[in-house]
Amino acid sequence: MSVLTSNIVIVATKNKGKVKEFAHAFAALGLEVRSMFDYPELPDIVEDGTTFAENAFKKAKTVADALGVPVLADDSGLCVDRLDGAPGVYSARYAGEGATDADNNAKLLRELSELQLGEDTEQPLLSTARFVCSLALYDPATEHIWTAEGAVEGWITATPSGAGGFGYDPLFYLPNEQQTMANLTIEQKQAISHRGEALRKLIASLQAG
Ligand SMILES: O=P(O)(O)OP(=O)(O)OP(=O)(O)OC[C@H]1O[C@@H](n2cnc3c(O)ncnc32)[C@H](O)[C@@H]1O
Ligand SMILES: [Mg+2]
Repeated sequence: MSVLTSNIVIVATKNKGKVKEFAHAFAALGLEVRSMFDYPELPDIVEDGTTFAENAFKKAKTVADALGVPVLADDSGLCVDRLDGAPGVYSARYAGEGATDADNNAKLLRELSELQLGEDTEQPLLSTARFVCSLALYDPATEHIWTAEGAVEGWITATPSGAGGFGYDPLFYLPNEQQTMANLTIEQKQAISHRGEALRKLIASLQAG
């Protein structure tokens, strides 16, 4: 992984849940993670792309250009089929600017339960859905960009469960595991998640040179 010349990986994120997952994954490679919390002087980045890939690139490039070193960024979200792919790239601010995970989860359940009014039976599983993660690593010295994407399929459950993970994890039911993403350990989540898949692909392409 010649692009990473030190044992530090800078991730352009202000999401503590992502920081924890990246720190865990990179520790296995002997690498230490720094995030935007370590660089408070950097300005906020406006995530105005129409795709996860566009936003990931913008976050990585903005921070890499400011710091002058390679930077990794993650743009991710939840796409719900019965909501035509929403909240998608708006996942972090689904319930409005500054929304908490609890606000966003409440809004998602509200939108899906409204769709169920008028239907005969109450279903515990409200819609098929997928988590998507786009990663971008940008090197300002060479202007080279490495990208990778991962996804995981599941269902939105009407009954939130679990205290692990972050964001929409308590609402994301995995049929194979028969539990929500928030009930998995960090290792289990990494093995099946959108972020875990994207990261394995990215690392493989960095190791390939
Ligand atoms: O942009 P940064 O600073 O990285 O942090 P963010 O939370 O704003 O991240 P995004 O813009 O990528 O928005 C993604 C949102 O999608 C949700 N999300 C992404 N990955 C998730 C995961 O693994 N589990 C649960 N929810 C997730 C969660 O609500 C995130 O806030
Ligand atoms: Mg964001």
